[in-house]
Amino acid sequence: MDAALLTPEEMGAADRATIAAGTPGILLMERAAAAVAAAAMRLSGDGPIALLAGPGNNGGDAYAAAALLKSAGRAVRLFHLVAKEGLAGDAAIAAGAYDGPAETLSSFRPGDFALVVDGLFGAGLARPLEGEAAAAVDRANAAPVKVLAIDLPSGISGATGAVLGTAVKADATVTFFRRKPGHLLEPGRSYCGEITVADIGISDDVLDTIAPTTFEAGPALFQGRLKVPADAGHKYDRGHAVVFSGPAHQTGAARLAATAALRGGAGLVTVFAPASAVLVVAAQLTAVMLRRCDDAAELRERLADDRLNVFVLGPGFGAGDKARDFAQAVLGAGRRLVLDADGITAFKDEPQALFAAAGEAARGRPGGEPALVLTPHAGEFKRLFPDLAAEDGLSKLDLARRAAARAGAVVVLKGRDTVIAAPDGRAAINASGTAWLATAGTGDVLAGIVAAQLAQGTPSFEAAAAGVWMHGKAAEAFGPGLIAEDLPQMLPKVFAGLCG
Ligand SMILES: NC(=O)C1=CN([C@@H]2O[C@H](COP(=O)(O)OP(=O)(O)OC[C@H]3O[C@@H](n4cnc5c(N)ncnc54)[C@H](OP(=O)(O)O)[C@@H]3O)[C@@H](O)[C@H]2O)[C@@H](O)CC1
Ligand SMILES: Nc1ncnc2c1ncn2[C@@H]1O[C@H](COP(=O)(O)OP(=O)(O)O)[C@@H](O)[C@H]1O
Ligand SMILES: [K+]
Repeated sequence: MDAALLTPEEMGAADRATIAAGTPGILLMERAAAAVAAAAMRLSGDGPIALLAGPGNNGGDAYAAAALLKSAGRAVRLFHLVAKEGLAGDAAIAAGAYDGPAETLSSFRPGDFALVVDGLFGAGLARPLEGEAAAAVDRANAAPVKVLAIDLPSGISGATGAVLGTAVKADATVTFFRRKPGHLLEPGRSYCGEITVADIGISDDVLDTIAPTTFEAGPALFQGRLKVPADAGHKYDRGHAVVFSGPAHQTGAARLAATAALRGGAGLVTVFAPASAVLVVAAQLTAVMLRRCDDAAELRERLADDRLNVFVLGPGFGAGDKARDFAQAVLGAGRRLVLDADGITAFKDEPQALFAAAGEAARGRPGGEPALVLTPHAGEFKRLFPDLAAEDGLSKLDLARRAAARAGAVVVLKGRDTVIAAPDGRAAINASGTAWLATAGTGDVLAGIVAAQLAQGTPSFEAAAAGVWMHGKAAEAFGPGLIAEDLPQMLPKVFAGLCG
């Protein structure tokens, strides 16, 4: 459960369960404030600190942190949206215990401070910021002052990462117990700065009843499910992945995916190419094997070899009838399929046919495990799920979850904040990677890395989450200037970090 991300509602439930088990809420607030005060000391040097306090418990944290900073001898000034008398519960207790002056938010001038601590709104943000709160946030953002956000930058939805009205651009954020989806989803992630998760004494046991369904994609989520070579293993134990190549003038994408599948850990990888492309592909492959495969009839013959357990279709393939026929043949044979790029576009006029084939294939698999992994970027997603993409107010998490349920597939909705969702409602958000991934062909590499995890027998959701995370880690390991070809070569470093 280390990978769990909690929605504001789930965090509220964790809070209530902890209080019901005997820890007073004010104690949780004091521990939260201690973590905030420690971060504030670190960020402010010796300079003066402004604390902005909102009307709820986020404001209570600000009052409690102000008290700690003041008693540590720091110059602090507190600015409130609502006077002390207007506060309730733990926030009122914390405000009562603060013996310094409190000024109105309208008198807050960020230029007077080395650090602003934002305690306006956290988990309880319920509507767009406006009026005095919005004006104070805009003033802080316009000034060259460091900002530390308590729990979430005010204005960022913890559930979706959306900006409601306006939002604090923080240099650092201290949150409590577990991160929230809004810390990892854009634009929220870009507003958080460096995120610290403070232990405030909430026990992990509360997660047993909360049963979170959203996770960060990372080793804590998939490590137990990821397959690594057994000591006395055979290459066939690690699966045989097939990547379909497009026509002679369009083979690069398939080669990228195939190399990535091999480096990603598949025991064997074969490119299936049309006769016209075989010589072109052959000239550029070594460990990756090659076979001719011209049409669906030939593919069905090849599918008789049940060691071919995973297929990648889409990169450079062409988005016509052939793509649809091949995808249906693979799913019809009960094999797992990573459908990317042209393979996704090919179904834009009849997505239902794809979803029906995916559903049928999943029903034939142990536990109804999804056979299909879809890896769309936002444009491809819109082609398959136009109604979802057009619906207002859906977060990237909502989009991927609804698409996965409809398609009976694991959906990997790509971008800086790639979301991986399964039909059973689980979802993961990835935070690895760099902006250098925004370059041609990196999506083809991702399809290959995901296929490699599937080939080795990792369950589809974990395989997709692991593949996305590794892809990002490979980009981090290479650093600036990467092109798609550089990613597969970095995978040994990623495995070294994972497997020791
Ligand atoms: N969970 C835990 O374990 C712990 C939680 N802790 C802390 O508690 C925080 C959550 O506290 P919270 O629930 O009181 O919510 P919070 O973010 O202060 O805001 C709610 C208030 O804002 C108001 N309001 C909302 N939107 C508004 C807007 N746009 N413009 C104006 N007003 C608006 C809303 O008013 P209403 O909607 O009722 O009219 C209500 O009065 C959490 O982020 C963390 O910092 C810690 O102490 C440690 C333990
Ligand atoms: N700014 C970014 N930060 C991190 N990752 C990114 C960014 N932009 C794109 N990516 C990642 O790069 C890959 C691009 O895939 P895709 O759009 O399919 O490109 P292509 O079709 O050229 O291969 C995806 O894995 C995506 O998540
Ligand atoms: K805040």
